[in-house]
Amino acid sequence: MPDSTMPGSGLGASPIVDVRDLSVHFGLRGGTLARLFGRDAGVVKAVDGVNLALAPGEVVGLVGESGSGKSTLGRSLLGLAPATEGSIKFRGQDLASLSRRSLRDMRRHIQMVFQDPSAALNPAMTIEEAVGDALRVHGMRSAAERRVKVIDALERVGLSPVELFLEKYPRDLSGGQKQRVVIARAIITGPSVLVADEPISMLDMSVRAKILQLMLDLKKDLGLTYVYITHDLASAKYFCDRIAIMYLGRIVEIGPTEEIFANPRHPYTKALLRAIPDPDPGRQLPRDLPRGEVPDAAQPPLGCSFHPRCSEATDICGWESRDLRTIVEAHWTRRSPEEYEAERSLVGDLDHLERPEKSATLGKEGAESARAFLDRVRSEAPDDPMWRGVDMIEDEGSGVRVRFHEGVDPALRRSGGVEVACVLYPEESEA
Ligand SMILES: Nc1ncnc2c1ncn2[C@@H]1O[C@H](COP(=O)(O)OP(=O)(O)OP(=O)(O)O)[C@@H](O)[C@H]1O
Repeated sequence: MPDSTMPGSGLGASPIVDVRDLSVHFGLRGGTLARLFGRDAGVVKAVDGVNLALAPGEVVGLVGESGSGKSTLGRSLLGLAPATEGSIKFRGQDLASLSRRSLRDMRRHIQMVFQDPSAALNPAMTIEEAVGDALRVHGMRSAAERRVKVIDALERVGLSPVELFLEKYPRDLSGGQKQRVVIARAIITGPSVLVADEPISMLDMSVRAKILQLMLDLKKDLGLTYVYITHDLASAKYFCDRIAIMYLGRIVEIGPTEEIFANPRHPYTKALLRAIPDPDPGRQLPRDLPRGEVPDAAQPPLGCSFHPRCSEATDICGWESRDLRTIVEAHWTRRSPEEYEAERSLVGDLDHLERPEKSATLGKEGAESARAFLDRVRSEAPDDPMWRGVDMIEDEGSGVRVRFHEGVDPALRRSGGVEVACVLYPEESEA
């Protein structure tokens, strides 16, 4: 295992949080829909073999599109999403070894700030009650003692004069003020780690930078360590010391923020960077996220999970039957209804390609017509990286069998100042 995810962290001997080979899987119930689509009840590998060590005082960003596993990883640090495999240690202590009660005590030290402050606050509680509640849960009985701490926390998050806020309800506050209350509630137990899950994404543009600045000030004053979860690389650039790019449950690139921005390696990182809106409207840069959608996490692609969307994919990235289906279906969207019907009768339906296989059969009117069909598909999209993955096309039965090159599922490995999981970056020698 690489000495994971440390580059640029300045990590000394003891990380404050140490995640090792962590997987968090969710079982899918085989409901009516799953049966209708012929799907087995499987598992979603929301987090799949992640290593992440946090140095005290650093800010690590978890960045990726929806469904990449950021929130599940963040929640697992608080014991809210139990590990299927691997371990999470807080100051050397394995969360899995803690009793329920000790886990609750431990949550004083690792707190979470959520995306939607309105949903995070109980509308029936005053601000004083909401912020002080965490102390009550952790055994502080005296209301007077709690009040002193609440006042201090509200002052720290900039809600002053405090007297104006204590008796108010969440509905009386703006979005930014509510998020300050949520942050006050998170810091009141004296935590050392805050997991902030999209803490600014639901706020007005005008207050976003202020909330991030507040969090940076609190980090300095209180010696906090942050995990910052976001799909927004621009805010991560401003806020984070290190960035981990996640895709389908894995970290595909991690390193110091500066290095990730100056010299992105993984094609997914490059695509995310290209998608950052440019403040200069005169500059015409491509803004699209990678082609296609994030695949179903319950049936991830073979090889590198990103390969179906990757413009730089090579022959060994894990091409398979579903990729052939995608390219054929894209071809059919460009045909007239008559052409589509004619081709469809040549190759039959494609449902059998939905099962991930390293080879795929196609055609029902003979090998010659199947090859001619594939030639037409190819001539329309000759640069599609999938063709690099085709090893050979053999005659078989009433059509052909397309065989793909053996694929590789790349592990994270060191490349310059970062770690990256991509076959384009082979292992560096230790020299
Ligand atoms: N409790 C659960 N039961 C089943 N599947 C889950 C559960 N929680 C998350 N998942 C699945 O795990 C995968 C990762 O989800 P997660 O919310 O961690 O991703 P994310 O990157 O935080 O996405 P978002 O930005 O949309 O919150 C998704 O496919 C999601 O559907």
